[in-house]
Amino acid sequence: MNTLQPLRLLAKRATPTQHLTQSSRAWRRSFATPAATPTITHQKTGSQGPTAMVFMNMGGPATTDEVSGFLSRLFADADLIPLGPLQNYLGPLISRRRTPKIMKQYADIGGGSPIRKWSEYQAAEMCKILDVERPESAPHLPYVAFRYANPLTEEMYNRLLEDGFGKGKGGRAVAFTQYPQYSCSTTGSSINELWKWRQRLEAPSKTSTDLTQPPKEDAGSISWSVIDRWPTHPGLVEAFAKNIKSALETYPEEEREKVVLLFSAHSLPMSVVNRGDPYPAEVAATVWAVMQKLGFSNPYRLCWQSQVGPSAWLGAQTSDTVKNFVKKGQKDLVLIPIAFTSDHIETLFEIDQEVIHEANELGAEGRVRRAESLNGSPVFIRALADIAMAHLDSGMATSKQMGLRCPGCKSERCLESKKFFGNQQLETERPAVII
Ligand SMILES: C=CC1=C(C)c2cc3[nH]c(cc4nc(cc5[nH]c(cc1n2)c(C)c5CCC(=O)O)C(CCC(=O)O)=C4C)c(C)c3C=C
Ligand code: FES
Ligand SMILES: [Fe+2]
Repeated sequence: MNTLQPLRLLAKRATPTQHLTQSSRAWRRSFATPAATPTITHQKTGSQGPTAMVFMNMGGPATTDEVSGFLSRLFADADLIPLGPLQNYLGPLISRRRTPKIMKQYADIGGGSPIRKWSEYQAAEMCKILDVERPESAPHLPYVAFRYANPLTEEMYNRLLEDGFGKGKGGRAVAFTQYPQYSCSTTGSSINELWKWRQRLEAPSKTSTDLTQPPKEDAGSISWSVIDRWPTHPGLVEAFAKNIKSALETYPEEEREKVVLLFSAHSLPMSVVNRGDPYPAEVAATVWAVMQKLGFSNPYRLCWQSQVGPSAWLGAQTSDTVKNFVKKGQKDLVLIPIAFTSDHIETLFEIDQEVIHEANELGAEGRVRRAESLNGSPVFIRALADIAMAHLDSGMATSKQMGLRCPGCKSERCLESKKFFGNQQLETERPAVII
């Protein structure tokens, strides 16, 4: 352990709590009691432990048989694809029609998405670091909660309860989004889903509508906080920069600095962009930070991939961008998936099999390549641990930014779930501002 660490932690713990109201102090005391002893503890329990570290992501079908369930959950999600009052009718219809095409894509990448394997590995490795470097909140127990594939949020929540969290015993859980940049269609959707299952499985107050006050019935339920975004964390930036450098090294030295870096992120419908979604700006922030780390060594662009359906989406599209550059004679291109931390259908199928194939057909001669996804990168896993430790040290329930809803947001779900998570009082002195 870093020798400065204990001093830093002591300083944090000494934060006075006198400003808390009587009721919130009592509420916090009930959460702060490390009464929950999970059944799966291998590690000495620290004064603030155990701590559940819940990795949230969209997930992917592990086998082609799971594609249909994955797509039907995806098209049922009104935070991702709002289909209005016809959601329950149109959602299943569209997902059924799309299933054969998407099944073939998953078959072409080896029969399923590797996201579960990578998420479980990343979470477990991060928790090992936390157990050593932050013993006071140990043991840190890894959980994965996917939005559209197993293990679903409901399954994760039930496991938490079985493991001794909640049920009158309290316990501390951190919902850690695995999307570095915040979008209401991704992290926002996962948070809303977590809130829904929390309401269903932890007996919320039926009478109180004032969510800024902890209802009495909540005493002893799980105390949640959220790591909601980390677009420019230095460890994330370093991990991306390292993989980009490795990709650049595959080009002859004399041509290396002329290679164009093409950062590619999943696009958003323009309706979501115009609602005021923070994702495009946060993705751009990551790109800028990575380029800064690389000393702006190469020309670069940010482009957007994987648009679905006929509506207008944010561009320029990745496939058009690659084709246009290759046609103009710029054949040396490195594609960098910048908004997802492990391999998925958009890297393994769309980039590797479609975009790069099309470029080769246009004469790119194998000179369009892709930087490796972060997957099991030790630099990335170290970054995850640093992000988690900074969050636990901060005593904050969410970032300040999470309280500010999109200017065009009309969703009651967003409002209620943001109120709930923003007002989980840990060591902050006053409730978050929710607008
Ligand atoms: C940060 C990443 C992502 C954002 C933002 C995002 C927004 C978004 N997506 C859809 C619709 C679909 N996405 C689909 C698959 C899919 N989406 C992402 C990431 C983001 N999506 C990933 C990584 C994947 C693939 C998962 C995998 O296992 O590899 C699909 C399903 C596939 C298909 O039918 O083409 C749809 C549909 C919307 C509408 C949207 C923003 C509102
Ligand atoms: S859609 Fe962005 S906060 Fe609701
Ligand atoms: Fe998507």
